[in-house]
Amino acid sequence: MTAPSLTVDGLVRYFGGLKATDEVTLQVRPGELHAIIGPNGAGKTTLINLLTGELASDGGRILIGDVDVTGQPIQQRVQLGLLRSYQITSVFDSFTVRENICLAARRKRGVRMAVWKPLVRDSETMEVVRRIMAECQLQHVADEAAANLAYGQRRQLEIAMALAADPRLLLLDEPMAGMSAAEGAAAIELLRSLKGQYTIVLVEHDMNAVFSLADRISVLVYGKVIATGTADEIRNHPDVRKAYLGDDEDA
Ligand SMILES: Nc1ncnc2c1ncn2[C@@H]1O[C@H](COP(=O)(O)OP(=O)(O)OP(=O)(O)O)[C@@H](O)[C@H]1O
Repeated sequence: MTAPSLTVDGLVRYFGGLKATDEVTLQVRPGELHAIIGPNGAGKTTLINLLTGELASDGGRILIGDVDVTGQPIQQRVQLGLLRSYQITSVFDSFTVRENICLAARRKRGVRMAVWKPLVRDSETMEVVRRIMAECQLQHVADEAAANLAYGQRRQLEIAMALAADPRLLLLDEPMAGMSAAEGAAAIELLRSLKGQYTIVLVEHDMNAVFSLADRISVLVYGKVIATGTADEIRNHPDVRKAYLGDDEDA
């Protein structure tokens, strides 16, 4: 059987007396879109920060594939393919969309950031860039400076840059936050098209997006995972309905 892309085992994190992450155990399978939901303050961001290494854990283990990265620094985890979209991608405003994706792809391939070297001569990178721009539907703004992008397109560029680095596991923390309805709809379509091709952990408040996209959902309440399952399983889970969705809410 293939090893999970990510294994979280009994993870704990305190903030003073508050147990913000309470023995969290979950597995993300290769190729799945695994959403993490929960009410405000449930510990979603804390969990993501523990996964990336931005926060240190007080107990438990994190494995990327079969490598134990508990206590390892951020860079080590990035090298193993755990990428958070905005964290690893610093968008250069004066560079075009194509150039930004190109830099992200070259960084992954260990090509020094020699921006003076003509990008067009690097055919392997250019192929990756073409594929990613098509996947993320950014071709029509390929030659636009990043500074000129609408907010939704910029977030799309950040995801494209993360994908250009060929992630083993992509962490998306509220990718639709601050988007207009139209931008949100475009982002949902983008995630739908990426589903199955990449392994994605998605933290998102938009329940319609989560329930229509996720292969599996883990529900956090007060730092604990109270349920993990498919959209239907979560929708009908009595503890989830009681603690989070509300008994009368049709998620
Ligand atoms: N740096 C910190 N210091 C102290 N307490 C913190 C810190 N970060 C988070 N907390 C607390 O830990 C708990 C979990 O917070 P966290 O931000 O992870 O929740 P969340 O599920 O991401 O919330 P939201 O949906 O509002 O973004 C909250 O009670 C929060 O107040």
